[in-house]
Amino acid sequence: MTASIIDGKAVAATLRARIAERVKALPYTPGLRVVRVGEDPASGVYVRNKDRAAQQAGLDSATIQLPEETSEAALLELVHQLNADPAVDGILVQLPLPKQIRAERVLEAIDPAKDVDGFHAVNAGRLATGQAGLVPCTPKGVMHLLAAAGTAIAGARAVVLGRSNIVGKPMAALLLAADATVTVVHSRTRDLASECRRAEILVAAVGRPEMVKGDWIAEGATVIDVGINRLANGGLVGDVDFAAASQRAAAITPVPGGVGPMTIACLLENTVEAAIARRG
Ligand SMILES: Nc1nc2c(c(=O)[nH]1)N[C@@H](CN(C=O)c1ccc(C(=O)N[C@@H](CCC(=O)O)C(=O)O)cc1)CN2
Repeated sequence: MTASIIDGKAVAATLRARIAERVKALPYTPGLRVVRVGEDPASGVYVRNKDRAAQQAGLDSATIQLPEETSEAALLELVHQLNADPAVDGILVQLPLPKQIRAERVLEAIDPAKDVDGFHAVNAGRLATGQAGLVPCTPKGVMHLLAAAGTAIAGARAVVLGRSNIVGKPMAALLLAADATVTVVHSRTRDLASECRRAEILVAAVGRPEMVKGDWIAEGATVIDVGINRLANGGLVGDVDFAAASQRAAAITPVPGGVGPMTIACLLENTVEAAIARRG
């Protein structure tokens, strides 16, 4: 079997066009503020791409750049100002943060109604208990990709490889809410390969280059690779050995061009949803 490629760039472009139409129909312009602290080069690329995509969708978007030595107190003060600003519907603090700042303190300071990353404990709790709230962008993007690939979720055996708060846990909650039978596996799981081999839907989010080998994939599975790992030679690879997995999967996402573009499209979607929830 040679897998069909799930084209994240194309799915993201369609979603972004739909969001732009939604924005045009609103009587106000949703506002997004992305905060970057320091000079992490990858964060620079992601923040620029977010800002460009937001502007193209018609949002009022701006990036706030702070120096590397910014204190936690100064960042918290900025978050409080953005919480209080009625023109701001969405606040995103780009991760990772410099080591003097505790990310969890900052994420918990964001007003849950403006938490377009969906990382606040209130939004995580809403997702875990099946209530409406803002959902983390990467797992939300994965759900869009599964829909675009025509993968049936209800009743399917889904395995999520990775248990981070940002991807693994919300991913499992979304798949469970869509009636999959979900197993979360991680670095301490015994016999990872055979757990993954049981998956009809495999979502890999461990951040280890090509850790998932071809023979970990069940024939006909849908494989979603969330990993974006930069190699010493500058190349990008996912968490899955793409060439080998493509010989067994029915459908697979590439890296780059798979989940990454969906993360940005879903940020725009969350900003519009946050604006509508706040302003009607
Ligand atoms: N506050 C947040 N910080 C971070 C998040 C997040 O969701 N919220 N996720 C990642 C980075 N990220 C978004 O911020 C992100 C990563 C990758 C891509 C993407 O489009 N990747 C491209 C490849 C780009 C490249 O060449 O490097 C792809 O996969 O095709 C978008 C967003 C950590 N921080």
